[in-house]
Amino acid sequence: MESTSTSASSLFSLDQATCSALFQNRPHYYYENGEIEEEEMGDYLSNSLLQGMDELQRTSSSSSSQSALTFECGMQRHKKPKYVFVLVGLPAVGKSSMSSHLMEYLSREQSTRDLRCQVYNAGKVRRSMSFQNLGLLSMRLANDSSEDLFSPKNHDKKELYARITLEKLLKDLDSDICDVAIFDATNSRVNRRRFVFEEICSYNQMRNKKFCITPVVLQISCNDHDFIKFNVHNKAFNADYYDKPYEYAVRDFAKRLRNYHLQFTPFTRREFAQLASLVQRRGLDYGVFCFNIMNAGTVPTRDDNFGVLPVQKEQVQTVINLVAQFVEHYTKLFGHTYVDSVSDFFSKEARDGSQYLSAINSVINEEFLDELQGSLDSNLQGN
Ligand SMILES: Nc1ncnc2c1ncn2[C@@H]1O[C@H](COP(=O)(O)OP(=O)(O)O)[C@@H](O)[C@H]1O
Ligand SMILES: O=P(O)(O)OC[C@H]1O[C@@](CO)(OP(=O)(O)O)[C@@H](O)[C@@H]1O
Repeated sequence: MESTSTSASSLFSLDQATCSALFQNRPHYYYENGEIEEEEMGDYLSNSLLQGMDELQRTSSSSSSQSALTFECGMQRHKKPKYVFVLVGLPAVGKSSMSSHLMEYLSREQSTRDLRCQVYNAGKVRRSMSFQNLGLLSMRLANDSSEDLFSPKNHDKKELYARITLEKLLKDLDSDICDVAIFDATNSRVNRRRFVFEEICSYNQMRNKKFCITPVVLQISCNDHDFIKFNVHNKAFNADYYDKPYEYAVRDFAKRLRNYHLQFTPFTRREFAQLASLVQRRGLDYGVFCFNIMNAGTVPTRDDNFGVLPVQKEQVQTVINLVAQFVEHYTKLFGHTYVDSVSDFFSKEARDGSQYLSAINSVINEEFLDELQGSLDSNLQGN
């Protein structure tokens, strides 16, 4: 992919290359892209990024009282800020649960309570489209292991749902139905994430738009074995498995996990630097951020949270500082209820005689979990 390098002065000169792939209806263009070139990183990481982090860390959440809805950002005065949270995380790590929590948190805080937040879930789009097109039969087919939607070799089929979800999200931001949009998908691959950022940059570069979008990556991960088992147990009751026996659902979801682990590349600081550099080269200055939550917030991730503040930073800073608080105190704010539910589940299973645990343990066992970890390790090495 040729990323267009634009200076602030050429901000408004949209050409063919910078025009959105979604608007051009080219959903698959990013599959053909090679990995991002090393030179794209430049010295962004050491300069702007660290400067941004420093500023972010120095600022308290109560430092700004200006309303998020009146902020003028970057080079483009009069544009209102909007936020896109790009979730990254394997299935069943808690992305949807934490999306609800983030919305609840922002709605409770005075400076963000007027922001309209919405989740755009690619899985929901997949399920509803399966129903709409072919009814229940299709729903069954879509989840039939023989169809293997989640196999790495079929990933382009799945991309369609992600593209439709992202398109709807951008449309709602643009129509001013929503201020904070959470793109809830696994976003497992580097090329997908790059595509999402390209779309956001393309939007931000359109001179006739009233809004500017600040992208925020929120990576959610989970390597606690009890958490994983509990989450898979709960997934066995979700809409994908409404008509399936429990054991079948657990096995099928385990297969999905195996497939996802073969293709998932964790979001790293290096990738952040590449995307931040892309944003900068497109002449945009609306900020870009990355946060991590691990094991429901029980593992500190402070060193993995970073960002670049825009020039006109006050409003973005207010929202981002709240997000930083949310991430840092997630366990205390929301995660503790979940952590208690996990231990209740295991004690109840032990006390009352295992209703579910034997099925879970026979599939999600140490051998299986080691295999998943092995896949992740080799993806990281190959990256
Ligand atoms: N942080 C959390 N808070 C509450 N429940 C959680 C949390 N993380 C995981 N769960 C439980 O695990 C299940 C799977 O989590 P979910 O949020 O659907 O994961 P994902 O969106 O990553 O696939 C949920 O149905 C819920 O029961
Ligand atoms: O396309 P990606 O990024 O994998 O994300 C969407 C997929 O994630 C899943 C992973 O299980 O989400 P969800 O659990 O929210 O339903 C699938 O349902 C969905 O098709």
